[in-house]
Amino acid sequence: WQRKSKKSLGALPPGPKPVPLLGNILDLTAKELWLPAMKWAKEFGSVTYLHVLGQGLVFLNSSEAAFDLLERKGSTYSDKPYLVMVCELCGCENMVAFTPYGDQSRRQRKLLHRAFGTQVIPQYFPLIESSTKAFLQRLLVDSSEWVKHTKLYAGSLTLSTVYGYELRSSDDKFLKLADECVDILSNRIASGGGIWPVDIFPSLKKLPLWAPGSGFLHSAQKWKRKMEEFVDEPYKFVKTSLKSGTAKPSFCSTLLLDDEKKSETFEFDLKWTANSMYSASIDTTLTAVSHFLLAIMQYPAELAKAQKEIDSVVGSDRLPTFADRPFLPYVEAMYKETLRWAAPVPLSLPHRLMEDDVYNGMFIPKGSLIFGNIWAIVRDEKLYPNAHAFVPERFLEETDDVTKKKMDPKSYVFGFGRRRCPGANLTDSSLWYLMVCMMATLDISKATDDFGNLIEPKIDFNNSVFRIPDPFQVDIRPRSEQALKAISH
Ligand code: HEM
Repeated sequence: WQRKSKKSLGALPPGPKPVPLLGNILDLTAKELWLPAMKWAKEFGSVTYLHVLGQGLVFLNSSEAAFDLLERKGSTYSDKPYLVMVCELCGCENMVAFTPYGDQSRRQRKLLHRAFGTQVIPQYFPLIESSTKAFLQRLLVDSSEWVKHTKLYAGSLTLSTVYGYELRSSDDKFLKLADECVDILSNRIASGGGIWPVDIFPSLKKLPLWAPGSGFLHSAQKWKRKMEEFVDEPYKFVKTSLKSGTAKPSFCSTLLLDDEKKSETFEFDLKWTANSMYSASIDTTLTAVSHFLLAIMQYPAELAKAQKEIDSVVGSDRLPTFADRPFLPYVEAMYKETLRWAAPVPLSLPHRLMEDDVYNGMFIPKGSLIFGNIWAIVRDEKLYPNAHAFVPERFLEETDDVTKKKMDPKSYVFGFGRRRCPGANLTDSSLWYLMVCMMATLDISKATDDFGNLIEPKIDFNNSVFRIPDPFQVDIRPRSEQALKAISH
């Protein structure tokens, strides 16, 4: 393998030294890949190149590189890799995050825009408010189950908005299905970038099921059945409830009842798009909430400042509302800093480059997988001094509009360009509201053991795509009698 390719176009971007043939396979870890990716960013600059058996992997390590390529050259940087294992053998090819750039992805994005475009979001405010209240009530009953409650909150919000399905408990069949399938997707099927030996040697898919080494085919059959159930069952629920006249207004029911002429692919697109929204919302929300709790446990003074602001604007006998948002600048800064500090999807999701390209004299070959290195951007010391610390004040400093926009983590943590997260607008309301209500009503601190000693949270990451910390203990209790009343009413 040569670091110089298509000599007339320029050299490949720099990167860690590959071994012959296998390339950088040993440099790629399934666990916390964003840490080595950050090391390469520091060593090699704004673009890093690696390869695995000739498959190019490009990491864009600065906001400039990510915007220059993924946004400005979006027409060639928005495809998705066709991964034999993920797409074909496990049946995920129609999930929004895997559909190739073209007609199908445009149709899906159009539907997503109808569901979660900026102007639609206020319609969800009442639902966000009631889901948040239910979450707070459950927390007060048993705060040790905060992970379960957070998943229930995120799942119920999307199940209601997308399918009109009311989720009542953590034992719900759809929530369990989502839990299992999202885990299979991110920790098994798509772990380590989703590249399996069969992606490099597609003829492996023809291995007979009895042959040694065919274990991946058995797993794929099992996972595919689960994925089909995950996509079909909630959709069937909408259709049945429409027939029986019990359907609640939702993304699916509204579009199914819409008089507009439907294309042949309409129902197929709707079913897969709906599932993609549902599956993408749970672990991302859990990651953000986990880091919010960790931040507060480690930085109690910041919680106190936010509570002081909330008390003076909202008072203590009601929950905050969306109308309070413009008057809570410190809370806004806490929210932004949480997104930056958490970086829930630290290497974004890979895009596939459709044409050879040259960037700042570096040759980037067609077919390369492009990773927006969100982690390197939100930990960039030039952009965010003392980047590893949780400092909401960084967003309150007087600065010009260009710098403000450049610093806004919402410009990065949802990815880039034409594949940017379609749930960003919903999250911007739902996560903000969840955080402000938690701060308004709860005291959150490190847990203590039976002898009153503080328990330091043990933070470990074992998910390949999302930066979800393993569950940890936290002390959560109501701030006051009034808070308890506001939550219970
Ligand atoms: C804290 C919350 C969230 C974060 C940080 C987040 C982040 C991301 C990122 C980084 C991507 C990859 C974008 C790219 O390829 O450039 C993505 C894709 C996606 N997200 Fe989110 N997300 C969040 C919540 C949600 C929610 C609530 C939904 C649905 C309601 C959602 C739906 C999706 C979908 C469908 C995609 C695939 C888009 C495509 O490939 O065209 N996300 N998200």
